[in-house]
Amino acid sequence: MIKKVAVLGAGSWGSILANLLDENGQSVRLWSYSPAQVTELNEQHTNQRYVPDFHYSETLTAYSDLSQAITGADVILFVVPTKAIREVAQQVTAVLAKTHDQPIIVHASKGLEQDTHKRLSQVLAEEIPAELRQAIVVLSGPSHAEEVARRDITLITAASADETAAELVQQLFMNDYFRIYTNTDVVGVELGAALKNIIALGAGALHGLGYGDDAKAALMTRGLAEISRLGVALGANPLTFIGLSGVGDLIVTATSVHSRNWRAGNELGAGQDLKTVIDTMGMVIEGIPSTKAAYELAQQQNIEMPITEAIYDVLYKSADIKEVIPQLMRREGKPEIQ
Ligand SMILES: NC(=O)C1=CN([C@@H]2O[C@H](COP(=O)(O)OP(=O)(O)OC[C@H]3O[C@@H](n4cnc5c(N)ncnc54)[C@H](O)[C@@H]3O)[C@@H](O)[C@H]2O)C=CC1
Ligand SMILES: O=C(CO)COP(=O)(O)O
Repeated sequence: MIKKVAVLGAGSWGSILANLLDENGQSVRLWSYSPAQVTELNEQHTNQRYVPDFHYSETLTAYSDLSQAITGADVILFVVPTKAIREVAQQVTAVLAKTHDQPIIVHASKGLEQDTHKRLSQVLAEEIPAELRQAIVVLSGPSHAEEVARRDITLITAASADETAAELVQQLFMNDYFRIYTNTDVVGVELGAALKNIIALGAGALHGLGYGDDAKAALMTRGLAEISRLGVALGANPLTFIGLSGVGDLIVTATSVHSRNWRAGNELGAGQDLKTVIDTMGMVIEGIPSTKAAYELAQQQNIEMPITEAIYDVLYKSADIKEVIPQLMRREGKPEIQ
């Protein structure tokens, strides 16, 4: 089954997913809004800023013209940062309104829209009218571009209300080192993806502050408890949170040195200021805006999320990172399962 796939966003994840699809024999067009990056990818077959020293397939072609990249595509995969999803979707809609291609829409980004708190499939559904597309599928789970680039084993989830579309996406991506499960719980998969980044910031901060393994296990476990609490209130299946896009993604992001969120937390814990951490990362740290969106959502839904609230206080209210941990510990005793 050969499909024409347009991949939008040539950062670390978009470019590596595009390369994997090319290796799988799909016909791939990779779009980036940076002409310099397109030239580097097409002429050197490298993307040094995002995936240093990786040599991309020479059959993979990059485009800076969105219309050229997506015209005729059976599948359009969005892998731009959360903050860019709506504007890129608007540009895609302008092209689809002329071509009437009706592609399947997939996204592999992880976050919640600022202010509206919408999940990214909701943003895509709003911006790309149903008559211009087929189903929307979410691709998510424990995966770092650096490891997929070296063909290490990775398992993730393709979630959609349309099982046939999820199965098609599963078939496109599967190979000997990349295995995809399908799931119909789009709400749980997207919330697991967005909210685990907040806990990963916390886990990195504990490391930077010198806390041990007990503290990190506690943070991940109680973090998962509050992710599930908010997720279930918003309609997710609780079992999704013990799956790949729940605990799986939480484990990888809260323990891996590849994680930008963990690294950002680690630097904050070690005493670096937030602006410097953001400026020096040079790649998207989705957990920072997601903390604000999740904090506001929890307030609206009246859901207790003490870890998220503590991280929000550090990131947005200049609370002292060393103070919030004893404050969390001094909260009144509670039953573990409520
Ligand atoms: N890096 C990884 O291993 C993984 C990343 N993700 C998710 O994928 C999404 C993208 O992450 P990365 O590729 O890692 O980010 P990145 O920081 O490596 O690259 C982001 C890319 O988006 C482009 N971009 C930024 N603003 C844009 C705009 N307004 N319009 C169009 N393009 C824009 C940048 O030029 C860059 O090519 C994030 O939501 C992230 O959470 C998910 C799984 C794994
Ligand atoms: O989502 C990811 C791992 O599954 C990537 O995490 P970071 O954005 O923290 O690097």
